[in-house]
Amino acid sequence: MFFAEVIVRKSAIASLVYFLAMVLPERKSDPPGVYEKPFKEMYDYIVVGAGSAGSVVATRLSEDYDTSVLLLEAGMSDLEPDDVTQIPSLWGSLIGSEKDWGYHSVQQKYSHFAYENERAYIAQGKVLGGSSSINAQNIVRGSRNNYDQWEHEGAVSWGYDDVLPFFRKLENATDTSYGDSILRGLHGPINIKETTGSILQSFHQTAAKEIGFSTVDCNSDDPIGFCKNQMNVKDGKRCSTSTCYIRPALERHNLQVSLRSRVTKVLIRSNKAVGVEFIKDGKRRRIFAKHEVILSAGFISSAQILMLSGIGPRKHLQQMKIPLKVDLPVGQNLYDHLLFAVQYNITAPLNINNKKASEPDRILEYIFNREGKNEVEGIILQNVNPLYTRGPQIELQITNKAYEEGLVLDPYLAFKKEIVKEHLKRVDQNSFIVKMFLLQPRSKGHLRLSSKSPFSSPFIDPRYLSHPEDIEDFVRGIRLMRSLEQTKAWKSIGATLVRQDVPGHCSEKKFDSDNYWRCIGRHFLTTATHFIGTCRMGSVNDPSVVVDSRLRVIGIKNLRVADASVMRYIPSCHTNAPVMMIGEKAAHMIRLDRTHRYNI
Ligand SMILES: Cc1cc2nc3c(=O)[nH]c(=O)nc-3n(C[C@H](O)[C@H](O)[C@H](O)COP(=O)(O)OP(=O)(O)OC[C@H]3O[C@@H](n4cnc5c(N)ncnc54)[C@H](O)[C@@H]3O)c2cc1C
Repeated sequence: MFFAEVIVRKSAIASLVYFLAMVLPERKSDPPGVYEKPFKEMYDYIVVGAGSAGSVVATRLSEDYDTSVLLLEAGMSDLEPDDVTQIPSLWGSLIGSEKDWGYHSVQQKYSHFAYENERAYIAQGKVLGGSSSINAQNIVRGSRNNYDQWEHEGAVSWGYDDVLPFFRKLENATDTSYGDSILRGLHGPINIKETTGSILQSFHQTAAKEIGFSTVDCNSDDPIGFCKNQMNVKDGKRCSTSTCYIRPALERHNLQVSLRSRVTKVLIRSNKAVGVEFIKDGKRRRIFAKHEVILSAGFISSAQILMLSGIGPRKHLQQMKIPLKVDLPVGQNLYDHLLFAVQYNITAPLNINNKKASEPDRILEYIFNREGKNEVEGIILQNVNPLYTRGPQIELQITNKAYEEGLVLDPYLAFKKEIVKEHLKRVDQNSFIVKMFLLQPRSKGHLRLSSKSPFSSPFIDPRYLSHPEDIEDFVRGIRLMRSLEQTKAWKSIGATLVRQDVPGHCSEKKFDSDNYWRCIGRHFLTTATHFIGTCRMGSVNDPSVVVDSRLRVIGIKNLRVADASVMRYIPSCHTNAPVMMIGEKAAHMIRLDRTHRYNI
């Protein structure tokens, strides 16, 4: 992206911060040629996709100096042609950029009525670090029950006590108030920073206390309560799996990272994975794996690559005229969190908006101290529905930022144009966004190939709100959020909900009735881009499963999947930390299996 384009795409603040960041001497770039080493014919391991999980797997496997690892990534470096990925608050400007695959769901039947073409925009990182290089950097692990449920249903050794050591291994939580907790890690590559806290944030905290919530560590095993946002940020910059795992390992002689290398299928002989086929610089290549191929291409591509390789539902592959190798339910069990973003106007000028953030002292504060408004502040408040105890059910992320044109949520929240126009009229300069996440959706979707070509986007159908209980969760979430309006803290700043209904979109309903909110939910809820489940793990006797508990594809030797797609259910949290945990645990299992300490 060239500078002029950046100016057009981003808000005034973003452009200014970008410009100043670019002229600072400490700007990082990769050593020339580091991604262009000549290929060998064979490596011990080939990892497909350098995202949240794949970068972790490749980094850990290459810690064994006698093990050769090839990491193939379809996207570019996160530092090229600019390093906007490094500035935490500019994540929104990466959505829709060349570092985003930019998928869409199919038209939704039960939701998205306020969105263009009634479909969800699905951002996914196409860059070193994958979605960890473009995401919003919130770090939340989920609760004990989330993982205990995986184990209870047959995912052996994925209970909370089994996954905890890997959560601890990946993080360094010294920049938080919880460094002395036995649940937290202090020596891992991912630096976790607790946001510093603004005056507005302190009003949110007081309001949360008034409605009966206590401060907790949102990354503990029982995270009901509220906390300051924790983010994967180091020295004011994004700490992705690219910057904090792969880049420090790039000089290893036994690790080769190849960018712009798009894997099209796994090479399988006699039901054994022997290598991969991929396209780089317009040339089709084949490279072989002595031990294993590990697919970490994310919930869309890992499923797509498996199906293109003949591993998938029999009927679907027959329709696609792809010769079947193993009949497995690839692409099923797709789950995602739903997100509702709403605005509160306030009477006091306590929030950040574009104008305030453009003030020179604030920009210099970030440039020189790597602190301040360029980290996303806010608190996270998590609640549970007592009827349903898989884990926290509602998350309110209460920020200090106003929704304005050019702010982070476009095109993520691609409402129909007339709706955006109307909403912008209602929003004051002094305002803040609340994001509500529905953390335990029951609606289940699926993903299917649209053609035999590896370059065609699959059909992605999350079937949002197809389960009737999900919309009731939303109404419960609204009641929780609106109870904050009754607190002294929010009253003292005049927090007033900005209504979203417009003619044709719920304005005919009686305001604040349950039916009004059900309507608003079906029109305005959208993806939180926390997709999981298309290559589900579990017991080999479970017909919904694609990989076993050691992440091995059932019926094919030497092939594993390690990324968001293997999760059984979606945990009650943002998914980046759980995916990195999966990367850590996968690498651990692969290394152990190789030394035959397990009976496999
Ligand atoms: C916009 C956005 C905001 C988010 N915000 C947060 C947040 O604040 N906190 C949080 O916890 N989670 C967040 N998430 C979710 C989280 O980032 C993801 O769940 C997680 O990164 C998924 O990891 P993964 O390894 O499964 O896939 P990815 O990280 O997406 O990695 C897949 C990699 O494979 C590559 N690839 C794909 N196909 C091929 C191919 N054919 N050949 C070679 N390479 C290929 C991709 O380019 C990519 O680099 C967000 C996600 C998005 C998109």
